[in-house]
Parts: sequence; structure tokens; C-alpha cells
Amino acid sequence: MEMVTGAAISSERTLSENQVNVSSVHEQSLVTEASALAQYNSNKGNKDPLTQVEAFQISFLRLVQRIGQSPENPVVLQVLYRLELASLIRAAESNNVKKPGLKIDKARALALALEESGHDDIDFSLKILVLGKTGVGKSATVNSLFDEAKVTTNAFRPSTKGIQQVVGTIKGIKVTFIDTPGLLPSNNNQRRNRKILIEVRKFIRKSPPDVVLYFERLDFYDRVYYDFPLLKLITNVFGSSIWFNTILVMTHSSSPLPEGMDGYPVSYEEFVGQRTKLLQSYIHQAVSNTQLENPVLLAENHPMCMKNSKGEKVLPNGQAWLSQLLLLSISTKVLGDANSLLKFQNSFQFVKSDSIRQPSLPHLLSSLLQPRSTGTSIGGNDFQVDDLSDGEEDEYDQLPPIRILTKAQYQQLSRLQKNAYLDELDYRETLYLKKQWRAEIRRNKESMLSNSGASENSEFENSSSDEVVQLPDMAIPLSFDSNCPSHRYRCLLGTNEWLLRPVLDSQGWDHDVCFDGISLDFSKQIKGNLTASVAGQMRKDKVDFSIQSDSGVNFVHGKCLFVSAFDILTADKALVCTYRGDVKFKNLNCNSTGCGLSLTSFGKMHFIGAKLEDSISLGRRFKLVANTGCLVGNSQETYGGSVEATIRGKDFPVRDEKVTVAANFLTYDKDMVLGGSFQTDFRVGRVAKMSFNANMNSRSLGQISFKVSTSEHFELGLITAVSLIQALFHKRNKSHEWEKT
Ligand SMILES: Nc1nc2c(ncn2[C@@H]2O[C@H](COP(=O)(O)OP(=O)(O)OP(=O)(O)O)[C@@H](O)[C@H]2O)c(=O)[nH]1
Repeated sequence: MEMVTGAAISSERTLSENQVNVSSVHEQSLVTEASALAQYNSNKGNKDPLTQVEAFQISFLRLVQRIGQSPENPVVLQVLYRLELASLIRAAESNNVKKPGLKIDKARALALALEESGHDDIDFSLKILVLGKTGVGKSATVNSLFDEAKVTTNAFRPSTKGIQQVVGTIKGIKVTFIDTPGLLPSNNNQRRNRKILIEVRKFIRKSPPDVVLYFERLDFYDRVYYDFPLLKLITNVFGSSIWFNTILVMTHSSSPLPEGMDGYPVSYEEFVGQRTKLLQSYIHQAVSNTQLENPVLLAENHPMCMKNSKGEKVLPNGQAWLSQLLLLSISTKVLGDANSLLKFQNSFQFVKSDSIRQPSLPHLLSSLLQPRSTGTSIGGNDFQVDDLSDGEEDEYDQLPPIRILTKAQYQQLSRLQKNAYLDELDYRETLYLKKQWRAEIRRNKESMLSNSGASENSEFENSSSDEVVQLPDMAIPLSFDSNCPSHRYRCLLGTNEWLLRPVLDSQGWDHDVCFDGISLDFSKQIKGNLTASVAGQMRKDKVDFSIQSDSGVNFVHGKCLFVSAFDILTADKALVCTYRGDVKFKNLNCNSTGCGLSLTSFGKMHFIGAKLEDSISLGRRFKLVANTGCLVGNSQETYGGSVEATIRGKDFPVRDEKVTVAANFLTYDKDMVLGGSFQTDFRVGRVAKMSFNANMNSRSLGQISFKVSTSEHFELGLITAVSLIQALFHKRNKSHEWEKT
């Protein structure tokens, strides 16, 4: 648990519940200097952590007063609130009899009394590490804080050659800055940057800084943030916790603002919001955590920077930034100290930046158990479909000829005649589709049997069609602009064995809508019984790259089918590679048995899977499939299996009507889940199709889905949906009535 963090301070947040009643401060003036000093000193010397936190509260308020900040500043209120809350939690956890809590108003009164008495006994110093790209104003900010040129700055070339410590006193507080050489822009400079950062890490090992200032220029604005690799490198070298005590400093905060989309300068707050949000989101990505909220400070080091009546440098929004920077640094240190004193862990469960998440084993197992789609028709290896080719060979050809009516003729028919006419057409269409299907199976069988001589022939025939055709470019939105981080891809159509086309990302926002990937489908019959196929998609813009591809080789030998496949998928910037080998053989006319092995690698983790399956067909319309498998790796294992019975419609496969009932089990992590499902697809009349699917598991999780698709009568679907909803509500109302009675 973490309660008091520097990174969680936000100067914009207000804390209404802790608004301190100012009048109470005056009431507390009754506290005498002597008693205040006595209590303070006893708190400082006391070993009890809760009492020490009280001393922190008072010291903090005294420092706030010294740097000229108001105790009403939202940052101050937040720090006090967090300190109080942290002590309350620790006291409650340890059943501390002493009620913690120097109330905020009492702490303020004590701090005021002590400062008025003129005691200079605060033991407080700050050690601040500055990091950032070269020329962003790190050294200039150090000089601004000391109000003298302690370190050299240069407008034209890097001025900080090595790590240097600059020590001084600011408003009575001893401050040590560790000024570091500027980092170079991310591209191609990672090696040099790493060297600098490793040197800095060595330098601070013995005496770590209390606060880190990470610098950026506010006025350098690009829609794309190119320095993510730099943030990642900092995280890798120092660990994610470096961001925990980091304040983001945006220099050049008085520079003129850029124009917005409408041609007018954007508002200051809006611009600052955009810039800091962008930077914060990349820090989130670098540490793989979205909870972190770094305080942001705007700074202006130009000598001509505006000043207020007190002579302090102020920003266009009126903020005196130097004392605000001191306040944020002091707050970060006080909260950090209280954090370690009260032994709160850092709540951010930082995912180690270079670690990869564990993949879901049940998911890997279910994809192993799923029958792999062989992509192309692989020489009639689908045994059920094979059977269909026998029997009703020429039924379509034996049909008597039919006269197709014109629209006008059709309109003249009676309702009964119209129905009879449409039924006849539907019947003929089914027979025609069956004929086509059989012809395709025959073709596949023949090509399988064809010898190498025949394939030579076909190679010769194909050579003329090897030409690649470039398809016309797809229309892209007018708002597509050169700043968009996307490449353009063109569409190529080769022989009918492969197809290469761009992927349209329609989810992007306005100017972002463009093609940022390509997809490739390839399938080739290498020999009569050997087929290779690749299907994949690759997406890449100038920032991210992802790939997903399934490739495989199918080999049919007698009654055996061998499938060897290799799949690649990007997940978490790592590759998940799966190699699979499946064998399936038809041991009886109605039975085929198969087994498979898989090896999945994900980062440094490897998973081995095995499966067994059997499929029984009774006649053409009944099929029973059972499978079971297991997957082990990374000291974990999972087992699963399923039984599925399917009754197909009489016109299978040209009309996909079926009823399927299935049961499955899955064990993982000493837990077993049983599930069952029911699915049916059927035609309603000639133009509508319905599909109903319901599943449920032993954890009482389930889903019901009902789909109607119709090519004509939209009202039909609507009426069905409305009556279904009505029926559901009717049932619900009834159950409510029963509950009432
Ligand atoms: N207008 C303006 N100029 C600034 C600001 N901060 C720094 N500069 C100028 O930018 C130039 C570079 O500043 P430096 O402080 O040397 O930058 P640095 O980050 O220390 O650079 P390295 O020493 O290379 O790491 C100097 O000419 C500064 O005067 C600012 O807030 N506003």
C-alpha cells in the first residue's frame, strides 16, 4: 500500500475536505512559543514513527512559510492531508492507543509560533538530480534558482560536459543540484545516452537524490512524441521507481503559443494540458502503469521574464514559478521521507519494464484443441465432404427445364402459385449448388492424383498468368496529412494464388484515417498432395509494429493428412511463436482419429501442448467429435477437452443448417470449470436465417445470442426481435408479481 507519494501531488487538485479554517489559526495563537518548542523538540527526538510524522508536518509548514508560499496553496494542503491520512492508517493498523494526528490547524499554529520565535533549527536539505535532453534549460534553471550564474549555459551547443554538483542555499534551505550532461534526441543516440545515464547512476549510487527534475521544452510541439525510447532507456537504467519522485519541468513557458487548427493561437491552459498529458502518457507506457501522476512545473529562464510586484519571475498565468518549484521539491522529499518512515510500499506494482506478461494457458490450450482450418481445399481431405460426392450425382441435370418468369408475369400469379414457383426455384438452386460442390471436390481429387508431368504442364500454363497487376489505389480521406505516422501501401493482385492488399484503419481520428498495414493471403498446391498456405497481416507505422501470421503445409497421403503449421503473433512488443504438427487418419469409413503437438515460445517462456481427437460420422448428417489435450510450461499446466454432437440439415453443406450440443471441461491452477453449449442454425422460409446460441459454465457465467438475417423481409426480423423482447419482459413482470404476492 502506498499513501504518501511525491509523484501523486498535483498542483491543480483542490482538497475541499481539508480546507483549513483560517480563524482557527488565530485561536491557536494561544499556544505559547515555549510549549510549541517543547512539543516540537520532543517530537523530533522521539523514535515513534507517528510522532516523527508530526514533526515532519511542522517542519514542512515552517519551510512553506520561509519560501513565501501560502499555507492555503493546494499542494501544501495535499501534503498535510496525505501525512495525516498516512498516520491514521498506520495507527489503525497497529492498534496504536495514542490517537495520532496533530490536526492540521494545530500544526500550523505550532509552525507559526516557532517561526516567529526565530529558531533556526530545521534540519532539512534537498538533493536534486536534473535530467533531460541537451539545450532544454537544465543548467539555466539551476542558475535561475540560485539567482546567479553557477553553471555555464550555451544557446548553440551542449554546455554541460560532465556530471557536476552545484551546492548553495536558497531561502535558507541547503540545496545540492546534480547537473548532468544533456541527453541526445532518441534517434540513433541510444548508445551515447545509455553511457551518460549509467555514469549518472554510478554517481548517485552512494547518495541518492531526494527529487528528480525531468526537463522538456514546452514550446517544442509535435503531434508525435519521438522521445519515447529515451523515457524507456531512463526507466531501464534507473528502474521504474525513478519516476516516483520526479517532477516534470517544462521550460520556455512564456514562448509564443502555436496556432490551433482554426488558425488562432490555442489557449495557454489547453496547450499546457495537451503537452503534459502527452508526456505523462508516454511515461505511463515506459513504466507500464497508468496510476502515476507526476507533478508538473512550468518554468521560464529568459532574463526578460515578467516579474510581479515582489520581484519574482512569473509565468503568463501569473504563477511565481521559482517558489513553486521549491515547494514541489520540498513536498516530494517530505512525502518520500514519511513514506519510508511509515514503511508504506510503493503502491505502483511496477511491471519490470523488460519483463513480459504471462500468456493465458487456457487460451493457448483452446486454440490447440480447435480444429485448424486448412485454408484451401486440400485435395478432398474433408472426409465427410468426400462421402457426399457419391450418390445423387446428376439430379440437377435430370430436372425438367423450367421457364423463368418475367417480373410482370410473376405479378399475375396467385399467392399459391407464387409460393409454388419460388419453392421450385429454391429446390433447383439447392441442387445446383450441390452439383457445383461435387464438381469442385472432383477437381481437387483429380489435381491430387495428377502426376509431376501434369504439374509441369500446368507450370507452363501458369507462366503466362504470373503477371502482377496493381489495383487502383483506394480513396483516402482528404484530411490525410504528412504528419500522420503512417506509411502508404498499394494493392497488388497476383495470380489467384495470392492476394496482397492494404489494411484500412477506420477507427483512427479524422486525419489519422489511413492505411497502416498490409495483409497477404497465399495458397499454392506445390504438388498434387502438398499444399502450402500463408495468411497474415502486418501493421506498421513509424512508432509501432505488429504482425499476425498463420502459415502451414498440408500433406495428404492415402487416408492420412499431415499438417505442419507455424504461427506468429505480436503481443506486448514480444513475439508469440507457435509451431504445430497435426496428424489425422481415417481408420474406418465412419471414424477418423488425430493427434497433435505444439510448441509455443513467448519471450523466454516455452509451452508444450499435446492433443488427441476422434471424430465419428454416422451417415452424412450426424457427427460426434471428442478431443482432449494438455499444455505445460513455466511451472504451470492446464488440461481440457470437449465432446460435441452435431446433426446437420439434409442439404448440408450447401445449406448450413445444424444443431450442435457440446460439453467441455478445463482445469487450471487446481480449479475445474465445466461448461455446456447449444447452437442451432436454420432457415426460416426461403430468405431468412436464424441462429441461436446458448452456453453456460459451472461458474454461472453464460451467454445467449439470437441472430436473424434476412435478405428481404426486414419486418420479419423486427417482429421476431420485438416479440422476443416482449416475451422476456412479460416473464420478468410475472416474476415480480409472484415476488410481491
Ligand atoms: N527563452 C528561454 N530560453 C531558455 C530557457 N531555458 C534555457 N534557455 C536558453 O537555452 C539555452 C540552453 O540552455 P542550457 O541551460 O544550457 O541547457 P541545458 O539543458 O543545460 O543543456 P546541456 O548543458 O547541453 O545539457 C541557453 O541559451 C539558455 O539561456 C527558457 O526557459 N526560456
